[in-house]
Amino acid sequence: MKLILNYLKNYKKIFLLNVISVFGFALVELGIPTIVARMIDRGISGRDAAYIWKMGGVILVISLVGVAGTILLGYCCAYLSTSVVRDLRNDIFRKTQTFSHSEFNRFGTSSLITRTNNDAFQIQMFMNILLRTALMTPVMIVSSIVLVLKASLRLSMVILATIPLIILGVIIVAKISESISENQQNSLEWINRISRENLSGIRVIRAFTNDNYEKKRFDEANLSYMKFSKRLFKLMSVTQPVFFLLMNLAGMLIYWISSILINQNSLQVGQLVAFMDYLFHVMFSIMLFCLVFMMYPKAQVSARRITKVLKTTPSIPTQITEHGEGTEGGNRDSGDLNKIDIKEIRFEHVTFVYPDGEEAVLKDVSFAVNRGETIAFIGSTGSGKSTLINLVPRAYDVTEGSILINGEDIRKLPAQELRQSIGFIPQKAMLFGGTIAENIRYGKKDASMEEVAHAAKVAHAYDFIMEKGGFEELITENATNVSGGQRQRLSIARALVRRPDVYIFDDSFSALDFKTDAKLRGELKKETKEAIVMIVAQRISSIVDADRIVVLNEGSVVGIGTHQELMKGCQIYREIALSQLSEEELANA
Ligand SMILES: Nc1ncnc2c1ncn2[C@@H]1O[C@H](COP(=O)(O)OP(=O)(O)OP(=O)(O)O)[C@@H](O)[C@H]1O
Repeated sequence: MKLILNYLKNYKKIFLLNVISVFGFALVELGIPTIVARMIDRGISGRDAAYIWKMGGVILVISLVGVAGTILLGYCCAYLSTSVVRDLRNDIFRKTQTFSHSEFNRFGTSSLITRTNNDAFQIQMFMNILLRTALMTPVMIVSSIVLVLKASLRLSMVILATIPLIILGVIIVAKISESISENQQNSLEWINRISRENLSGIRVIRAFTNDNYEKKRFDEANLSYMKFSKRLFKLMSVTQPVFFLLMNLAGMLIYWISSILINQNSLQVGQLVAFMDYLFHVMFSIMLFCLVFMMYPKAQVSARRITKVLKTTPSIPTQITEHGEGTEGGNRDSGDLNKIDIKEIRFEHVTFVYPDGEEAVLKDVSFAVNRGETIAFIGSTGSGKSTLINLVPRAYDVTEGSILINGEDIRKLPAQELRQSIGFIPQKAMLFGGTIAENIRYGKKDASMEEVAHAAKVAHAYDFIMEKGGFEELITENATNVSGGQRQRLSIARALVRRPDVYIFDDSFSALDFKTDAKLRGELKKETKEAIVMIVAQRISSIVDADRIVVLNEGSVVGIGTHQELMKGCQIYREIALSQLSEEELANA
């Protein structure tokens, strides 16, 4: 509720209209029975046609006001609920943009998607009902109770006795449904996770003929969702008839008492008609109120899940705030950010433990690299190479030791500005929906066509782009219309177009054939001679000519030097080299 109120604050005027339309609606609903009662008791019983006509006119006017009020109410509810949920989604999205890898890992992608979509939708549904009824029902309940009491004190006792029973029932139902709703949302998250894995991993699933296994996994999650949804529906299906039964019993009792009162001439027929109408409104309003109350736990679970995301403080602050503004100087596109002129990167006794890990993945790592130099990292799988280079753009911060950029601790530098100066080519080339040109321009939004074409040429992507139909050719979802090697070359072009101070290649040549790899590196060398180049590679041939090679083993540096130096002085490096190249090739390297 607090979350909704916080967002409603931005729509005060429409909210006020909403309130006014509620009162308009109540006026009609409760005004008409009063007039009808008078028409019966004074107009019909007293055979006063003029009075009946007059009252008929009043009913017509009130009805028209009612129609206008109802339409306005519908409009306000729709406007407020959709606007608030749009703001909420925007804020969740912006917040997740500020998350570092730790927060992403903590929540999980599927959970963040469920929170952005489904949980926000739950809030929208709840708000729609809430805005329609939350204001209206108290107004209706209170005014109809006053009118009921006025109409007949004795009859009112029946209603007043029923209300506490209904309210008690609602509280019990709400309590039970809260935990079921929480489990239901978790099951939905589970379904989303499996769907995502299945859709993106369909090739692997088919290759391993694991279709049935995946079906079973999905069935399990789906069944769990069904189980909790069924429980909720069952609860509701018992609740509603019980409430109706209570209402009907109250109605029966009233008719019975009324017949006695009419016989005794202490109640008029018109009064009874009005009374039954008010009674209907009291009961109907209570029912609506119950509906809100029953939806409340589900919305509360969603609101809690959303609030958890919104309240999370990113472990590495970026310049984008929750509201999309730069912390310094307003709303800024990444293109407007200052760049840090990186001249030197120095690791000093860096030790790193993943936030959810126990053991250090990097242990006491030290090295330095300057502008114009290429440093390469090699080592067996899991030795910590990717982890190490991910520390440079501050995907995570070091656990111990420090990384210095131009002598200054990286933790003191704004993460966004730092990243502006880095061209990162990830291990798994990721492209976005859009044209090839748009994908390359992702590195630099205002790059000219010449710059885009030049980057593509250096990355050895130009020829295949032309074969595919040019830069305006569309990349399909998950980039299925480009091969692994082509994807890598496009992501290299994306980094090149940026002309950064630091290039980080995380095993980015692995999908290229040896010939393309060699030619591309030759071109890259010319392009990057002013920059710092950090390369993670599995192939010795990709790094032999690096100025410095760092050999990692189980997170520790076991050798630093040129290829020749390491061949002489580092046993692990020599073993890796000999496992890939012949003595003759190594001698020529
Ligand atoms: N997000 C993470 N959370 C916890 N542990 C992780 C995470 N990412 C990697 N690790 C662990 O850190 C260690 C080093 O992984 P890293 O990816 O840096 O190795 P690598 O040398 O790049 O391996 P490869 O050559 O196979 O890519 C591994 O044991 C891995 O399981």
